[in-house]
Amino acid sequence: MTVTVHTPDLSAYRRPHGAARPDAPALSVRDLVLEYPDGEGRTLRALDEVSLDLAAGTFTALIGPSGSGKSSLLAVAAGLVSPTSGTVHVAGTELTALSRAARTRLRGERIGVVFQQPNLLPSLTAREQLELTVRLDPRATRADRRAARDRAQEMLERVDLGRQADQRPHQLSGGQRQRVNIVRALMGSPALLLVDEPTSALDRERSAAVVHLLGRLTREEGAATLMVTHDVEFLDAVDRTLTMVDGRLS
Ligand SMILES: Nc1ncnc2c1ncn2[C@@H]1O[C@H](COP(=O)(O)OP(=O)(O)OP(=O)(O)O)[C@@H](O)[C@H]1O
Repeated sequence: MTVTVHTPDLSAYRRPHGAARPDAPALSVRDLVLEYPDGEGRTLRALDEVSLDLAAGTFTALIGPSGSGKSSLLAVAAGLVSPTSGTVHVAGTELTALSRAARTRLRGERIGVVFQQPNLLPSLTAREQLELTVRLDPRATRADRRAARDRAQEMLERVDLGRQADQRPHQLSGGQRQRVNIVRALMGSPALLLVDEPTSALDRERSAAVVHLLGRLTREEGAATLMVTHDVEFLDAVDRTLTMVDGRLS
């Protein structure tokens, strides 16, 4: 099996938000269209003229029926899927104008992604999961590694996992694993945090805790967080709720 690890520019650790334009929204989407072939010679429009701005330090929920386009919007905003037309800017940089390699670099520097299931590596401790990107970067100096270790410990303490820093995923509960997953995505101080169904594997109490934690970290870190969710009961924790129906936002 081949494992490809994309290492970000270490400047993301040394100077958070780097050369980002301070006045630019963390995410700016304009007239986004994403079409897929439907297998019968026609096209299916997953995103239909979507426009959206997210400001730094705000927490936004994205809800809507199954198949309405929520994951598609997250994938395009993360630079994982190229739209049919329209533009995406992340912290002032036009993601949709970049080469694939430059898009991957921008993702490493400015975007954090949290998937449904915490995809943690079984053999690494909680702190090592957070340090991994820097540890794997051949350009990292000893000072970079030390800074990453300090930030990893600090981030774990901020989510009440300071005492679990040396534990491996199988020694953690589902809620603790999801907290490690979230702070790992914030390690490089991203401008934009994209979160896909973070509570799907958790019970009600732990789901509420994870959503409120995301709200707190969003404000503390100054990231813009966009969270796809089915859990409408926790929407009191977000600043804004967007609804997607048939590829359109309302
Ligand atoms: N790779 C693909 N190829 C073809 N069609 C796709 C592809 N990915 C998604 N679609 C279609 O695009 C539409 C939007 O899908 P998307 O996964 O974005 O919806 P969603 O709102 O996230 O759904 P869910 O809540 O069920 O996860 C759906 O009709 C889906 O079938």
